[in-house]
Amino acid sequence: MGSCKDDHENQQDCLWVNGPIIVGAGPSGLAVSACLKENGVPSVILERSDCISSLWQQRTYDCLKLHLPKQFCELPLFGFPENFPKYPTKRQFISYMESYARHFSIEPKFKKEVKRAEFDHGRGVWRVQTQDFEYVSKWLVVATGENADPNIPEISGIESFEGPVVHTSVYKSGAEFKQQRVLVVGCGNSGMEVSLDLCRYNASPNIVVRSTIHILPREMFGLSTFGIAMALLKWIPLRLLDKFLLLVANFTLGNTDRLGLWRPKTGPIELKNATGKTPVLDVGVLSLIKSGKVKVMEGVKEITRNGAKFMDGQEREFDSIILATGYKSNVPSWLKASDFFTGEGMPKTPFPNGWKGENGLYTVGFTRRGLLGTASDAIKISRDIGDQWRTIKNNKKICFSHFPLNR
Ligand SMILES: Cc1cc2nc3c(=O)[nH]c(=O)nc-3n(C[C@H](O)[C@H](O)[C@H](O)COP(=O)(O)OP(=O)(O)OC[C@H]3O[C@@H](n4cnc5c(N)ncnc54)[C@H](O)[C@@H]3O)c2cc1C
Ligand SMILES: NC(=O)C1=CN([C@@H]2O[C@H](COP(=O)(O)OP(=O)(O)OC[C@H]3O[C@@H](n4cnc5c(N)ncnc54)[C@H](OP(=O)(O)O)[C@@H]3O)[C@@H](O)[C@H]2O)C=CC1
Ligand SMILES: O=C(O)C(=O)Cc1c[nH]c2ccccc12
Repeated sequence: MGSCKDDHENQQDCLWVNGPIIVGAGPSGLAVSACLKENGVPSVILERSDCISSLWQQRTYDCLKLHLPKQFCELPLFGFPENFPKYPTKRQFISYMESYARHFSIEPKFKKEVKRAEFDHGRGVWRVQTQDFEYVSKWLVVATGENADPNIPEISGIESFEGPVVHTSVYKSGAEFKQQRVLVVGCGNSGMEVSLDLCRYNASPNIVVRSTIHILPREMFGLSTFGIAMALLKWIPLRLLDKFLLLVANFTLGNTDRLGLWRPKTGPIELKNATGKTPVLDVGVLSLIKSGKVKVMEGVKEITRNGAKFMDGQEREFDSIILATGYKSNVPSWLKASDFFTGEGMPKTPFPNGWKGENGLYTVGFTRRGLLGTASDAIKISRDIGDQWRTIKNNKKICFSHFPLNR
């Protein structure tokens, strides 16, 4: 990394990066960095937190396990240890990420939050600003994730609630909610798994299900539902696959409509592909819903001082509220003057072409296809940049250590 400081006073220190700047040291940032290295391309990762894989280390609950089998959650070039179980725990996944970074000698720059990034058309470079430096490179890889920030919806009256209100990104375990009456808002995988965890601590969760939801068993016939879906998709059309999955789900789980969990009209995998909405993969909550230990409530109308009023007219008291309302991308807050992303911070170009923008802009981990999507993006990006890197090196057009950058 060379310095490109000029002689203007009061200007942020500016560093020329040899290779791409990667924003985010989660699985996506690490995977791109590793694949680039394999292609002979160095890179710099800027990470806002103080560790790799901060979502997993700092913003997930203790009982979390991968809900897809490990072979679908591996990053390129370096797999899980063989002794890991089929569904690794959060601790195991983190230790895998740490080994991955060690294996490829990846050393992100921690506590570097990217506040702004913009393409400088005049010089043909990306200018990327953190709190203390400006980093400059020909390439910018966005790896800040689909889950960068919690989604905190406005719910009428919530400010008047006197008990704790926490998002699932700060929920660690039901131990903090023993014996409590808890309102869980949101019924994705987080809301369902947190409700299950709360029951382990004799808490009484009420889960708010405001719209439709697909629940599938995590496994069918002893094989992972996801694995079966991936295999069958090679042979049968998507809609037929969904019909099959729903047939088996109805047979093994029963009719979930009767529990207040209404299924969408569109099938689970078609819906996932079209909108990114992940089906809930049941790891035990459904039997607690059936037994009444977890209560399903229609949408919340209003939160009160000590509870909630629901759309169906019921009113209940609660000790705590957990917002399992999902996450959002933060790209629009820092990536400027680029029309590659939607207002929600997702690439406008649909899968499988959303990994590459213009002027050396790349995105990894924004396909709504979990870690499998990350792995495929990382390979494509590293090949693409690797080709450019070799051409530049061969032509020796740029002297990397003395790039003039006066503003
Ligand atoms: C509870 C939970 C469970 C999941 N389980 C699975 C699963 O089993 N299988 C699966 O395939 N997927 C799963 N996912 C999806 C998840 O998105 C991926 O597992 C994975 O974490 C995505 O990696 P990523 O690197 O793209 O994003 P992240 O892991 O979110 O990493 C992004 C990194 O960017 C950093 N960052 C953000 N903004 C900035 C900024 N402005 N400047 C600098 N750094 C920044 C963040 O601090 C973070 O470290 C799960 C998600 C959640 C929330
Ligand atoms: N074991 C694992 O591997 C796990 C994986 N994950 C993954 O992490 C990602 C994030 O999951 P998750 O955190 O569950 O987020 P999701 O986005 O999947 O779910 C958010 C939920 O909150 C609901 N919601 C949002 N706003 C409101 C509101 N104002 N009032 C009521 N409900 C609301 C949504 O309802 P609606 O659908 O109507 O918008 C939805 O049910 C997913 O990809 C998921 O698969 C999560 C947990 C565990
Ligand atoms: O865990 C997630 O959020 C994922 O995105 C993994 C995933 C990708 N495709 C799916 C289809 C069904 C269930 C989970 C996934």
